Amino acid sequence: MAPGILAFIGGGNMAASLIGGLIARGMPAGRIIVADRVPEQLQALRTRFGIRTTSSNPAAAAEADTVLFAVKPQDLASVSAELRDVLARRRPLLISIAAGVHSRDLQRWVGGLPVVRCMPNRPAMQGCGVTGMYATHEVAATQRELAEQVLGAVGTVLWLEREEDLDAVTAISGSGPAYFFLLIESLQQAGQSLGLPEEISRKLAIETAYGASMMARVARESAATLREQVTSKGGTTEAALKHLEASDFRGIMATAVAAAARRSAQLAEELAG
Ligand SMILES: NC(=O)C1=CN([C@@H]2O[C@H](COP(=O)(O)OP(=O)(O)OC[C@H]3O[C@@H](n4cnc5c(N)ncnc54)[C@H](OP(=O)(O)O)[C@@H]3O)[C@@H](O)[C@H]2O)C=CC1
Ligand SMILES: O=C(O)[C@@H]1CCC=N1
Repeated sequence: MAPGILAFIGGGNMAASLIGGLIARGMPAGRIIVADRVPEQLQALRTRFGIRTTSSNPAAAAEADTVLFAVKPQDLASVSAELRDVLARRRPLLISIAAGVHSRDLQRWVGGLPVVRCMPNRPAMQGCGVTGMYATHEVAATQRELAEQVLGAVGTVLWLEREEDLDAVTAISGSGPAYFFLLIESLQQAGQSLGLPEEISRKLAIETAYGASMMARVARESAATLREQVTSKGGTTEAALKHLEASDFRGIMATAVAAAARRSAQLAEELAG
């Protein structure tokens, strides 16, 4: 992989997931530098990954070939303003993972540099993330490749033609791990309510989620067919699915995902400034 020096601005949850995935896949720790305003956060990253850290955003950007913005959407404008001069001199590739910040706003804040806006997700930590990516017109082919190398090292990369599709990507796969975690939590609790010991119920829920996901990933059949194959006529699965359908499980999911997509679009409006 050849992204040169990769600087993370913001060293929180998502930065840690990407760094963990990159290092596990062979990126030398010495090529990663993280800037964050929380000293304990930096200490934890140093201890965990052996990477370099700094409390100065400009110092990290000054030596970077690729700068990856991993602060909260609400912090991106001020961080960009702080880095504007150093970025103008250094002209690195900029990658933003901030939900709901439009590339045209980020470009305005940083002074028109090429930006790849993307939406990864936390399973990047295990190398099985998925990232929707959008490149602004100014991004050169070599820079697209560079961005793809960084995010591709931690999972599947899907390029989007239309930036507005990132709202839906955020709602499906950016936030998506949380939906699955809720399902795992709910299954575990249901098992405990039926009298299973906590640890047994937890393992059953997790391994079932893992197995189902693995199957869906490799099977030729659709998820609907796989579901039908588990559902014996007059059997136990049918009894459960009847309840889920009667409670409009699909409608609930559609409404929830639409709310996330709406929030992504709303953030862009709020932060356009
Ligand atoms: N979490 C997820 O699953 C995903 C998150 N994202 C996106 O990734 C970005 C980061 O999210 P996440 O990792 O969850 O957030 P976190 O709050 O965990 O991490 C952000 C870090 O940046 C620090 N920070 C804030 N302002 C500055 C600053 N001016 N200079 C240096 N560091 C600063 C924060 O410090 P402090 O705590 O003091 O604010 C915090 O340590 C967001 O934009 C989010 O939309 C995208 C995909 C998935
Ligand atoms: O909840 C959020 O806003 C971020 C973006 C996707 C996942 N976490």
